[in-house]
Amino acid sequence: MITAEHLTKRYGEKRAVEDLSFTARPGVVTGFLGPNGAGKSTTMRMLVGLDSPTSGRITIDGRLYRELPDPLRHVGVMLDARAVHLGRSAYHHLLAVARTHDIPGARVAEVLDLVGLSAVAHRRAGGFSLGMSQRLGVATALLGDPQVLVLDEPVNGLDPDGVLWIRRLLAGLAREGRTVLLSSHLMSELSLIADDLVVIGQGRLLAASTAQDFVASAGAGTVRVASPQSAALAAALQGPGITVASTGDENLEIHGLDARDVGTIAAGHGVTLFELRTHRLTLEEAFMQITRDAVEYRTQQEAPR
Ligand SMILES: Nc1ncnc2c1ncn2[C@@H]1O[C@H](COP(=O)(O)OP(=O)(O)OP(=O)(O)O)[C@@H](O)[C@H]1O
Repeated sequence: MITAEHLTKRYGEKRAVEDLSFTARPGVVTGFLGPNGAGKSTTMRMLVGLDSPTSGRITIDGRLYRELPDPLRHVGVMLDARAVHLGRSAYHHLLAVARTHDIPGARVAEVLDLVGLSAVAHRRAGGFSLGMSQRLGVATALLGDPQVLVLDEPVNGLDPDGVLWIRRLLAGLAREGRTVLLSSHLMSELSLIADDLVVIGQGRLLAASTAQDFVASAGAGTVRVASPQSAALAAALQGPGITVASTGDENLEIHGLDARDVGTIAAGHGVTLFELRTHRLTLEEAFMQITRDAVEYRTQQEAPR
């Protein structure tokens, strides 16, 4: 279990992380999500003692990282997949880590196999693609067979095959009862992998729930209709708590009524419908909605609507 309690980190005037509290439970994959600059890496660095909080704390099974007697066997971490000795082979990189942490050398072949790098084990890590480096980073994190796994942007650089691989690997590790926390700034990546979501923006917690509840809490969805009498229908649908927006010649988007209500009102007014459907928010849309005000840098084209 990973627990952040009122975690705060300031760099001078800059509030990188602000009063952040959340937990990542064992047995599930928790996605740590936020736009660029939201404070994900800073939180992860504090988790492994590479940075100290201004106030609050973040613990692993109730203990600070520095209090763990044998950290590598307790927590596997990948913060920067490129942080390897580029001249070393994957095998020798892993062997060096194993030797300095009292891990049997035989474990190296096991983790190479687990991440699918056995065939290139003796190639220089410096020549690895980003996807291969990510796999090597995951292998390093798994070396101590830890109960807790923390991965910063592990999906970055993986091709669709790689995404499927990491999804299966992490789901399997969680099923064994481990705590798995992985960060991303892309909801599309996490929507396939995470069971729970912790969403942050500008250092603050925006949402913490199961992925399913996250979508539900972002809104009930909208009803979309197409009708040759859209103006008449829009007038008929007016009421408290209802918004109707025209999205094209014949098309309306309605908030505050369900498809059944809209169909019934249309029939009552003799309005012909060509199309009537409910549009539920995808995880991606729910994420965009919830982080809309918390995006630090945005190009003009992407300015919030
Ligand atoms: N050493 C530092 N000194 C000053 N500001 C910092 C430092 N480290 C991070 N920050 C700032 O803190 C904020 C959070 O940064 P952080 O790297 O944790 O975000 P992130 O969510 O990991 O972003 P990304 O998805 O881009 O990696 C940013 O505004 C960043 O500029």
